[in-house]
Amino acid sequence: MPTHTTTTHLTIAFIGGGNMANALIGGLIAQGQPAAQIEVVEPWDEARARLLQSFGVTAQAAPGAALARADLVVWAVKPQTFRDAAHAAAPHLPTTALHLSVAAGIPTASIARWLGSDRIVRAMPNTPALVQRGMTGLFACPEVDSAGRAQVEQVIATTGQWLWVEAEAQLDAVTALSGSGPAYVFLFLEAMEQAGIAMGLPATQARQLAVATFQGASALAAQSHEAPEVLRQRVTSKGGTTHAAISHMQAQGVPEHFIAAIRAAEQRARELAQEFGE
Ligand SMILES: NC(=O)C1=CN([C@@H]2O[C@H](COP(=O)(O)OP(=O)(O)OC[C@H]3O[C@@H](n4cnc5c(N)ncnc54)[C@H](OP(=O)(O)O)[C@@H]3O)[C@@H](O)[C@H]2O)C=CC1
Ligand SMILES: O=C(O)[C@@H]1CCC=N1
Repeated sequence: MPTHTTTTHLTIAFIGGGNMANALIGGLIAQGQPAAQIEVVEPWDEARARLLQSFGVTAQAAPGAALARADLVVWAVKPQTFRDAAHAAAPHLPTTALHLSVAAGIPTASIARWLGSDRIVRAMPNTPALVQRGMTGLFACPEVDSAGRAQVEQVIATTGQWLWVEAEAQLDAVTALSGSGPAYVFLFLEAMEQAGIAMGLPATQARQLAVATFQGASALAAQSHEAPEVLRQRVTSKGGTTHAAISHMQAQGVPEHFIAAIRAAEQRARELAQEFGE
């Protein structure tokens, strides 16, 4: 899968100019998308100021006539505010626009009902998109043709890798694995740093050791043909230090708890659909 490509400068409207919109806009600008061909609706003054300062993008506080030229509309609002945002923006959007939602949980059926359009792709990106190392899961409604999929890929490619899932329900699994996943990694990094400090290392060294270990192990797993289980066994010398740590984790049920935690995220994605998809 390629990790970047050349954009053909669609006019892209973002509804919501928060964290995820900033990650996508940053990637687009870095790949040559003109700021003048990005429209943003963002009610929060400070967020609009950040977009102008970071990317030279002038955002509007409310939907208006500028949205009429959008080829692609990226929905980057919270699931809780999606329906209200859709009702406010829909009258200003061209009926021909392709819609790309990054909202967790909210199904295409709800979005289609709110917008009166079936040309919808759902994406579940993650925050490493900010450094062009993102991972995104994509699902397209049957009404989206190959040209529409290619337009979405042009945008998502500016943030890193992507894959398409066959069934919309699988996006909840993507959300739980890679959408929320960076937070799991950061939690592990926090714990490793704390352990390093407790064992007498300076905080900066503890963090460097932890972050470099995640980077190196991830790179090894990405390049290796072996399963993570085999790579783990190669680190685990008989009667050695790794065995002591892994045995402790297994005795405490860490793998089972970790899997249960990810399933809780998947369940929350389903709940978001029920709570905010009506
Ligand atoms: N953060 C992440 O790691 C990921 C997030 N997502 C999804 O991305 C979406 C956005 O998340 P995130 O960027 O973190 O959230 P943010 O809160 O950072 O951004 C959402 C922005 O939308 C603004 N907003 C609220 N109402 C409207 C409206 N009616 N019209 C336009 N803008 C509005 C909010 O303003 P205000 O604060 O004033 O309400 C806020 O600035 C969510 O649906 C989330 O599920 C997906 C993958 C990863
Ligand atoms: O926590 C959330 O709901 C969003 C979706 C995935 C990452 N952040």
